[in-house]
Amino acid sequence: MQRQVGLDGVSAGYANRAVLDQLTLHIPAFTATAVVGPNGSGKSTLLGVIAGVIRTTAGEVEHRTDRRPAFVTQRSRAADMLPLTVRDAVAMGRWGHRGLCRRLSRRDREVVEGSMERLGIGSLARRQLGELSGGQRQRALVAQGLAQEADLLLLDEPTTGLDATAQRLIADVLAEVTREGVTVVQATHDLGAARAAGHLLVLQEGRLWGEGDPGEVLTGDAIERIWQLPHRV
Ligand SMILES: Nc1ncnc2c1ncn2[C@@H]1O[C@H](COP(=O)(O)OP(=O)(O)OP(=O)(O)O)[C@@H](O)[C@H]1O
Repeated sequence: MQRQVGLDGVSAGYANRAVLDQLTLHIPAFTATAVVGPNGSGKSTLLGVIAGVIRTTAGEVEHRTDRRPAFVTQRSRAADMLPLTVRDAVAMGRWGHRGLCRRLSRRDREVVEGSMERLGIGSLARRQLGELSGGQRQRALVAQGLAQEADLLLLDEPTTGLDATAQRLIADVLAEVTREGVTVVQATHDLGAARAAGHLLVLQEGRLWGEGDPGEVLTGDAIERIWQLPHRV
């Protein structure tokens, strides 16, 4: 099995807060990995470390390739403030390919239109990002991630707060891009999505609680212990 990313003894956090504590784990290549754990367990921080936007304080992060990962963060309030259409926002995914100031090439435009179509937002292309519903905006951000054509796609809770149709659409698109050879990593609270992944990482208080095949890791007993649910009688 090839590794897309390997972490060895990685610690990381924020100015006054240590979050990840000596994490050693790997992300298998060409597979969908789900990252689960209670609120505050460090899922977003882990994605930020893998994306290279949060610096480590200890340990090593190794990537299989030099390509920049695509990182779809939770609904971006910053993007909402900008006067951007959906098409502009998705086209921002091409900046890494063409630079900030160059015009979009024909291929860039095809990728942008194709990414919007895959997320079912072609008809929203001219709408302002800031005036979309939460679910529509989330689809636009996933389309922006796809438009980057990265070999590693990181998504922070891409389906939280979405209706069942939008959840299914995003899950299907992520399964499809995984089959096309992209390595997908998503942080999620949706245990159904976690079970459908090829690989699972479970975090608890900044440490790795478990990893491996989701069906083997996510037993009823494990769920009760990780989320500290009372035992059912
Ligand atoms: N920008 C920040 N500055 C300081 N502390 C932060 C920052 N972002 C997150 N934290 C803290 O780091 C810890 C881990 O947060 P993180 O967002 O990684 O957890 P999470 O597992 O993604 O949580 P959730 O499920 O609620 O999204 C929490 O204690 C949080 O308060």
